Amino acid sequence: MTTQPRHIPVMLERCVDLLTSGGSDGVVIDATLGLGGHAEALLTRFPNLQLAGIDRDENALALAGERLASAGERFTPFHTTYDEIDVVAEQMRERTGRPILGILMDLGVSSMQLDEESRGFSYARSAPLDMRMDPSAPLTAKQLLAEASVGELTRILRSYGEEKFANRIAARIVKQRESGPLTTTDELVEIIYDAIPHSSRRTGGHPAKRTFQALRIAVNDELVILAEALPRAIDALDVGGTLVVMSYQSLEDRIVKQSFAAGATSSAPVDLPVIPEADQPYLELVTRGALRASDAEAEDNPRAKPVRLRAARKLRPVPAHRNPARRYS
Ligand SMILES: C[S@@+](CC[C@H](N)C(=O)[O-])C[C@H]1O[C@@H](n2cnc3c(N)ncnc32)[C@H](O)[C@@H]1O
Repeated sequence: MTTQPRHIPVMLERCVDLLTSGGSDGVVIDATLGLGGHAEALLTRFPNLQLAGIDRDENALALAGERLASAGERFTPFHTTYDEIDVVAEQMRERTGRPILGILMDLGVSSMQLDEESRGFSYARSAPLDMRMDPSAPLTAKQLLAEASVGELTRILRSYGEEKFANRIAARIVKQRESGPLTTTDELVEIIYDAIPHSSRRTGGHPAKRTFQALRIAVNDELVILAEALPRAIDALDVGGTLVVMSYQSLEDRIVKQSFAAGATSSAPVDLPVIPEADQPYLELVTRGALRASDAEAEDNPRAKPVRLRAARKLRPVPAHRNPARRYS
């Protein structure tokens, strides 16, 4: 029996309210379309809304396209990574003549990607070591594990997985390579088990969780792309528009928090009697700190539990001297 891929949209009502708080006669960019859960609610509830959906996973894009077919030309798909959001925004402005009112970034992988056995995202399923969100991208987890040095693997596991036993796991992986390449998630889980001391295996969730997260982040270059995309997303919004970002782990959330803080503070010394326009904040934080899913939602959908939602409204154009988003090539 085949089951339809599923993904329950996280904090749906909150996202819809925030994304349309500046109006709904314009464009919302869903930069992480996935299976189109948030997109469907937006298109159904707001008949004047145009929606651009970005995803690096062509399979997700095709499934979302079927789901959103009844929106006709109000939905435009883009197969790319979300650091191309400035290009997408420009095309949407040209095509519709309307402002960019909202941008949603619901980071990480979808339940469909986690559940799809061939993708190798989950330590709980036996699968080839792939982990690419875009199956046409060049680097797989298998390749990374076959080629990276102990030092490089240790750095990845430590900085992207905050793994205490990074060095031990990396050394085991490289040792194992002597008797042939690592090809499946099972083999990797076994190595991680062996590398982590017995007394530490029962703390901090499944012992393989942090290593799998770290490899997925590295294979998909997730944090670098996120850090480049956020200033471009802020720049791409029209004044009055809102950016909503949902992070699933603290490394992502830290990048979002810093990017929002840079826009929500003045760049002038605090003792200036009048702060020039170009040094005034260009973002207003709409959420005080990060919002969390309700207990009821987290119980219904465990994927909502770790989510931290931050939203910011654009107050004025980003001054050139404070704008890391501009491309100079
Ligand atoms: C959590 S899911 C989104 C779920 C969606 N909001 C829904 O309700 O159906 C995240 C999606 O973002 C995509 N994604 C992750 N990183 C991306 C990136 N850098 N560029 C484009 N898409 C990305 C993934 O392929 C995945 O489909």
